[in-house]
Amino acid sequence: MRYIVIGAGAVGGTIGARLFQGGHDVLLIARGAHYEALRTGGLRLITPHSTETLPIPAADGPVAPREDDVLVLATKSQDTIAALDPWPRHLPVVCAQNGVENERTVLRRFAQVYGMCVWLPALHLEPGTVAAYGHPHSGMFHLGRYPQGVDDRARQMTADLTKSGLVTVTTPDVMRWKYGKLLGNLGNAVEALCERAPGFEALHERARAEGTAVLEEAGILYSSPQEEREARGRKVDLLPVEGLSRGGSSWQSLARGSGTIEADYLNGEIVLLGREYGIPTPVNEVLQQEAGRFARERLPPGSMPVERLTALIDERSAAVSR
Ligand SMILES: NC(=O)C1=CN([C@@H]2O[C@H](COP(=O)(O)OP(=O)(O)OC[C@H]3O[C@@H](n4cnc5c(N)ncnc54)[C@H](OP(=O)(O)O)[C@@H]3O)[C@@H](O)[C@H]2O)C=CC1
Ligand SMILES: CC(C)(CO)C(=O)C(=O)O
Repeated sequence: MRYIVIGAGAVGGTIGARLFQGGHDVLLIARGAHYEALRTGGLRLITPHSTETLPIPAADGPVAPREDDVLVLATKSQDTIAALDPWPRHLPVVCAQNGVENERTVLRRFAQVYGMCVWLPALHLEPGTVAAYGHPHSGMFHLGRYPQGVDDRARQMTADLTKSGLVTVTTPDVMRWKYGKLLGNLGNAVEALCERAPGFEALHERARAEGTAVLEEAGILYSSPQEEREARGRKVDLLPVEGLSRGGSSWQSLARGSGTIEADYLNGEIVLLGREYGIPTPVNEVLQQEAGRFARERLPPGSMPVERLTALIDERSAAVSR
């Protein structure tokens, strides 16, 4: 199998690097300064144990397809359609992204779609470099066919990833894992806005409780935090890398001044479902709105006092209950 990783940032870069180190054919798709850095100097992968520069082939757009190609999509959710648009539609696509909307969006265009629930703490702040903080393995994945099931290709990818140091489990209900992870990722916006200041956990809990109520009302199955922790076990602990700052994927979007953020697909998913099922979602509405504003105005991550965010959420919640 040749793995074509579209969006070779924190997650895509780490997956591509690990598969390449595991002896697999990999092609990284990137753009701008990151592509130039990959083309001229290879990908620098920093882990708690080593820093290596890997000569992984890179391109800035579609290449002649091979029969054994698989597209691994690792862009943020808001970039899914544009990133896949130029690729031949007979190729299988694996969505290695947070959120629950990508698989459905891709299935509209590509017939063979796989979901991958990605637990992989990684960082991409400068062109040509990614850092992965997982220890002893970089990441833990659940992988299955979308909307459900398992097939030979899923089993083959699971074996390739696992042998490459990314512990992967094949699952017939991948979306259940992705909905469970979504509840965890409702804290991404809080972290992006306030960093992990005291008060972070309380706001994350409020966003999660609201998300849980919405999923329950919608009758959507989700994995529990305990299940997620047990699946991960001691396979992926977090080890800081000296000299590197650390923040989740949404924090990094603000740190890089990308101008967009994934909150519309994380907190926004709960808001959307809340509207569909008649459940108020003031906490996630404010998080979606403020994270979007920070991205558009290119404000630095962590620059909103947690008290200010809490006050905005309290005001919106009070207005809803009046
Ligand atoms: N970072 C993390 O620790 C984790 C992230 N995730 C999830 O994984 C997914 C990817 O996140 P992450 O790796 O952090 O994101 P990154 O922003 O680090 O990487 C995404 C990359 O995709 C590139 N890209 C976007 N559109 C295109 C395009 N049309 N063609 C080529 N390249 C493109 C971006 O380029 P550019 O910079 O120019 O926009 C960027 O380099 C998200 O869904 C995220 O929520 C899941 C677990 C952990
Ligand atoms: C919490 C984490 C790092 C887990 O993979 C993540 O999903 C993110 O940064 O978006």
